Amino acid sequence: MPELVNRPTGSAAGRSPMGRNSTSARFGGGDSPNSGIPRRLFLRGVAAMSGVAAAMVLAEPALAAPGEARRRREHDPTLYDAIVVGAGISGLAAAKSLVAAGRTVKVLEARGRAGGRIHNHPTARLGLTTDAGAEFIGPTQNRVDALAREYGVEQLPTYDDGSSVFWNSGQRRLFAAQPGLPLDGGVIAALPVVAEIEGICAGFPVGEPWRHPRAAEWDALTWRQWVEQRTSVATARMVLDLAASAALSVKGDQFSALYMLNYVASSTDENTGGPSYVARLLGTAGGAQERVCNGGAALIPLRMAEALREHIVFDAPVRAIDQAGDHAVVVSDAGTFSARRVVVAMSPAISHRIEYIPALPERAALCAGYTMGRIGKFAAVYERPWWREKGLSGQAFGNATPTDVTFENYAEGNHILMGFVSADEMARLDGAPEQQVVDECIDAFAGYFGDEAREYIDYSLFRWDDEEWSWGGPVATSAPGVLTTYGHALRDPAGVVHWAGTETSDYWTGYMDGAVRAGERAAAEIVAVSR
Ligand SMILES: Cc1cc2nc3c(=O)[nH]c(=O)nc-3n(C[C@H](O)[C@H](O)[C@H](O)COP(=O)(O)OP(=O)(O)OC[C@H]3O[C@@H](n4cnc5c(N)ncnc54)[C@H](O)[C@@H]3O)c2cc1C
Ligand SMILES: [Mg+2]
Repeated sequence: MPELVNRPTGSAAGRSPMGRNSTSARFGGGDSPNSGIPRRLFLRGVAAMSGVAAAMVLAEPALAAPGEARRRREHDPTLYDAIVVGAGISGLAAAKSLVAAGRTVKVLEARGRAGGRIHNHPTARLGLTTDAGAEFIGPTQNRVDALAREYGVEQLPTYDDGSSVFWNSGQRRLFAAQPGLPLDGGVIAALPVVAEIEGICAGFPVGEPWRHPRAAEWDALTWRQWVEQRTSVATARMVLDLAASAALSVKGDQFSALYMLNYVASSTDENTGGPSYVARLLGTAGGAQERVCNGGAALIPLRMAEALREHIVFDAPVRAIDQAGDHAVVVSDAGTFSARRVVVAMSPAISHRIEYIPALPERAALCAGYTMGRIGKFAAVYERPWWREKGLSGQAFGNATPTDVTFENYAEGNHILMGFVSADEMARLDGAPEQQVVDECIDAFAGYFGDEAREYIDYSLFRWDDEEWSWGGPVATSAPGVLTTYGHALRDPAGVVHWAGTETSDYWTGYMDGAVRAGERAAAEIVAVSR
């Protein structure tokens, strides 16, 4: 019998189809055949009815393939206070707050695991834990820090001793790991631009960039155009482009300058202020890369999920949210659930794969203007920290390919060099054989640190672009014009639907900390309207 419900694909939502590799299949949703009545039409039919009536149709075994029918019969008759869509750290933070406030909560997660963009991925041979996604925590990231402490996740300093490598088109330069870059030549020309950024950040309407007096001017430009208006020195332009792509994993010609200025301004805590926003964003000690989690950052969401386990339904991709008066019906592959309020806790770049009934045109337009960065993470394992023996920190920053930013990592007695595969380079390698990506990353490491890089004993590679429920990382950026036109739809609730996910945060947007803040804020909105 043909499957009744088509699953939305990447191409249906305007993105090139994702590789159907084993990874995306393992994380849910990859096994549904595509045939039968288009899902959209089917849901429209469902939408015409509401609540239990819709669920009865969904439960009709004669309409569905056996497996589908079995799952859909599981209509949950409870009217929850809140349903949280997504068990990334933002959704988990929302659920935790709502449960603490005495609300009844269900969390629906597409994958078979919690954590979303925070994920422990084992190395290929030894199965060592590596942070495939989020890894670092820094000063003023107080909300994620509080969770790490609450769940007993130890934070260790990022290895920071010795010299770091600055790579500019084949030229290798060493510099002290702190304070930053070799301050000579073209890099100096970037300093007045950095000073201007600092000045802008100091009075910035963080989280509401559309309120800045020059919002229209800056949102009309890409980051690269904004920089090019300020310096004609090639190295300065390169460094400022690279700083942005190191943080966002998107090249500077693909997102709004206003977005970037808000992102930099958000890199501090509302209570703390900050002498240097740029240093806080890009730095190790004193900056966002100051600490790593012993055992992987994923321990935080995994332990949160463990504490919430009775509330979470895994393998439950949400397909539609039907607002019927004062409540919503949430249609997922694991059944249909009803709630007074819904938190959609994911990036705007993927939240509109869900069908909203009635439609939310403003929010849809906002989401259409957001794109996930392209990113992968590569880690090579060594028996000895040979770079330390050469006086090197293991940190590199530059325009070599395919990895442009590296750090030393450590796992279970083994020494690791980690490199981000960013932006266009990751896009180029999304579908490449794994060994090719490994070889290219190792070549880059050898250029940065020496030929000892070739003696790796193990590795891990994780390609976020190929993830069915992420579509890339670390964060989604907005194209020019989007924030000034539709920015309000980022957080304004739409009926009973509230928005979380790191992209909706004021402070530390793009980071774990911002994700936690956003989840807690969405929960507070719901508690405030449902006392
Ligand atoms: C390579 C990489 C490196 C990073 N480095 C750092 C770092 O060092 N420090 C830092 O602070 N941050 C870092 N980040 C960013 C950080 O991971 C994110 O900011 C944060 O994890 C986002 O959390 P979230 O809950 O908002 O979104 P997500 O983690 O994306 O959570 C969304 C959840 O929703 C689920 N979902 C999606 N669609 C549906 C659906 N239709 N139905 C049900 N569920 C659905 C997803 O499976 C996912 O679990 C990095 C990210 C990446 C990818
Ligand atoms: Mg989440």
